[in-house]
Amino acid sequence: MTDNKDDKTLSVTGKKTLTLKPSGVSQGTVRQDIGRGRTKAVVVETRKRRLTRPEDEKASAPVPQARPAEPAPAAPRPAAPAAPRVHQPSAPQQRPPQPQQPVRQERPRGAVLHDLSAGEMEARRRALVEAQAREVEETKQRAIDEARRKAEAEEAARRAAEDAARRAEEVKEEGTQAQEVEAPAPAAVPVRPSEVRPAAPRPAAPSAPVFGRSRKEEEEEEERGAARGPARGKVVAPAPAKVPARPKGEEDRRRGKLTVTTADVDEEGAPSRGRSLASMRRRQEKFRRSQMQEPREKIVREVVLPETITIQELSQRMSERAVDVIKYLMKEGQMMKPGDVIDADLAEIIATEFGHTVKRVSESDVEEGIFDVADEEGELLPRPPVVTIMGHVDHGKTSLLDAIRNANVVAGEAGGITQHIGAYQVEQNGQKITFIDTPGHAAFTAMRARGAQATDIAILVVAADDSVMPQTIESINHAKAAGVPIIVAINKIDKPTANPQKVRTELLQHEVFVESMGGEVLDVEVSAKNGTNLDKLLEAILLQAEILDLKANPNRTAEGTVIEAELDRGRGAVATVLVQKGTLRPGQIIVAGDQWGRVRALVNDKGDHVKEAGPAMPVEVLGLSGTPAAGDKFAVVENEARAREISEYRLRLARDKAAARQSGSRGSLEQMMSQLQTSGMKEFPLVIKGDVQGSIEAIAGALDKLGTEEVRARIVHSAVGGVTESDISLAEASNAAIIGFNVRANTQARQAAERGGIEIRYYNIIYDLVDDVKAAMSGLLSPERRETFLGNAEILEVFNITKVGKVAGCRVTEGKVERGAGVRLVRDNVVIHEGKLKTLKRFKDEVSEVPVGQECGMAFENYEDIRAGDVIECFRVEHVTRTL
Ligand SMILES: Nc1nc2c(ncn2[C@@H]2O[C@H](COP(=O)(O)OP(=O)(O)OP(=O)(O)O)[C@@H](O)[C@H]2O)c(=O)[nH]1
Repeated sequence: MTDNKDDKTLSVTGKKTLTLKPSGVSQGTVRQDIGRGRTKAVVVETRKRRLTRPEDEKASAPVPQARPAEPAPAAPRPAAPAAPRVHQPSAPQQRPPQPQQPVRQERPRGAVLHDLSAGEMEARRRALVEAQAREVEETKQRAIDEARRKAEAEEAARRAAEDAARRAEEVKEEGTQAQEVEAPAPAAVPVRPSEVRPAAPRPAAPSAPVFGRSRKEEEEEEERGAARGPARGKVVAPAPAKVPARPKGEEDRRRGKLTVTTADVDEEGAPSRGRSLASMRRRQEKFRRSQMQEPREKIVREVVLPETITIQELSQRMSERAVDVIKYLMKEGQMMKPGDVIDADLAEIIATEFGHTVKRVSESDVEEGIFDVADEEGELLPRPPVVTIMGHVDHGKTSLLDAIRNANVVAGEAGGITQHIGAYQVEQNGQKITFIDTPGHAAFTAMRARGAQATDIAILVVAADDSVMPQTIESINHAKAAGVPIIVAINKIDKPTANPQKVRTELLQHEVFVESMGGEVLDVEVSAKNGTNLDKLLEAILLQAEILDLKANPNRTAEGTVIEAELDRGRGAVATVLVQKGTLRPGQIIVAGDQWGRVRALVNDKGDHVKEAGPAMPVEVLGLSGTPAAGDKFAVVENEARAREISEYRLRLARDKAAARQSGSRGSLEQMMSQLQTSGMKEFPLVIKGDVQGSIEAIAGALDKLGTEEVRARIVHSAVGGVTESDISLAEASNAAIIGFNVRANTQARQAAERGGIEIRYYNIIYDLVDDVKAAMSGLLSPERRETFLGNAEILEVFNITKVGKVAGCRVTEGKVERGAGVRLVRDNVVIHEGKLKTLKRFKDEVSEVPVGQECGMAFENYEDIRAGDVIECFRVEHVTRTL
């Protein structure tokens, strides 16, 4: 209890005193009698009633410009509750702050307008403005609806006749078109009222009324939706327009097919905020045309059709929507997706149905303009030479490749690591030379057999301490068959026994005339071991390149050859390619063999990522779908569809080739001869392998005599020994036939021949061979002798059995051995004897055949010179009459 001197104490009753305080709070003290003449002072506080509203205090900002508040004659609609009237003190800022006092809110009952504070007035005014805006909006809406209804009625009347005709057809389709297809359907496309209604401040342009719907219409539509049930689940809003000409059932069915979202966007794809009638009409007309496919309004295109095409690609070529093509196919009972591949016949039907003409192109046309595209002379610029190193085993090919690379790495970029990517580039006197990193003529010819001529110059390595060996000769023949110039590297000159002059003389016998012997072939004495004369060799290469005048156009799309490819665990398919024309860049789409892909990255021989690879540059390409084969050609194509088309074409080609192999070999003598006659070839290439040099020379002489002015045999390669894999690839690359005279092909060669569809023709009598060639050349083909290999058995031991003679204890190593079939005794790939079996036994029983892996006893009819280690080849012979 306080006793303040300033307090004014009033006597209210005789007993009570009220003390007043000067502030807004009145305080008084009432004295109360508590008996026995004693009183007690009770302090009484009377406060002035005060209401505050937090937002009023906060909202010190002026009220936005608006119409002045008008006294509302009546209460606003119940939907818009009036703002609560709030009593505000007229001058709250003059009151001292009362932080301890709780803020109380109270709405005085029965307050009249002139009693309201400024805040209350403002709130009421706002409510009124809002209510009026709503009313204005609804009035506008009603006017818009009316305009739309009129327009729709006109539109509907116009279309009534067309719809009637279409309705009959669609009723027929009913049930088959159960799938939802995303398509705009103007009559059925609903418009979201919320989206089409113009915003309140935006006046509706009278010349371009916008669509919208009244609540009544929405309700009607909802009723219809309820009747239709959940089938309309995808329709986001009911249809705005009632088309009287279209029956309700049909309308519903049409809507059921739609996902409708297109209605909510304008033609540019932006959300539609009120589409004009004209725009809607345009869309309707467009859709109707696409549905009716009126030929009179179509642009007729000539659609180029390959053997197969995807629906997407066909649609693009016709400039039609894929969805329309799919709808058409659905109508025909075929459910397809845009990515599905269809054949040219079906594509032609579709294109014709859509009113276009077609141009069927042959399969190979898909590659037209992609590979072997010629350049104008003026576009060509000098390019580095591409070099392959060949030679006999152990003459130092790998050592020489390594020596050149290492010398260059050391000289060029100190510490640089050159990675093996199948090829590398070195620099000599500022000029680049590309080396293919796979030594040997086999790889060279294998690539050539696939149609790729990647090499410009062949380096023939011959060891100076050795002489010209069988693979040296093979290399010479392979290079000559490819028309590639040779540079001789006489290696190992550091050796005391080295005799380079002997090598030069020996080369003469194989028609390799080196410069020092009066010829034109460049030769360099080198030592791969010591690095002697490597620069001279590089200079010789540059000189030869200059003579060849190697050029390419770097400013075009890239083309080239795959050198090697592998599947890398981390990087996926990695192909080392040699760019031969143009410039390859990341991001481009390439086709390589039957693989394709977008170039993800290019990595050079130093392991660096590069932005481009020009002519004669080897690079690793990342991003292919799979691994192409060495020798496959690659090229950049314009798009994925084209890439897919080419890769599919190539896969089919490979399948056809495999199928063709089943029916006959392309490398048979007869085929070669018939090809010769039809193509007007002047030379007939042959690979001849014989048991002795004498028989090869005899065959070559006999064939030479057969030559006429029109045609003559050309021996691409001949050598003593069995037929090897390298012979097969040479025959494949040179389109040559293989003749084995008293020799056989080893297993690898036989398998390669099967893979490549090359027939190896075996003879043991020269006159038979010559007769065959003669008959073929004169057009009188003898019956084709088709030999089928059955199996091989190796002789493990030879037993001499009394009264029976020599019996071979064998194991079947390949295929099977059959009694009654032909057999050959082969020693070191040379045929020793050909005849028939006298006996074929398993243990003590005579059997008709013995499969691979089993042991058996065999004896020849009238022949006993058999040895352990010999191979018995079993075969069957058929004679097929030739028909041309
Ligand atoms: N003294 C000497 N030895 C050499 C020279 N070049 C290579 N050699 C040796 O000859 C042997 C064969 O060398 P390679 O480089 O493997 O020969 P290659 O022709 O690649 O052999 P293959 O790969 O088997 O065909 C190795 O022992 C080398 O060290 C040389 O210039 N001088």
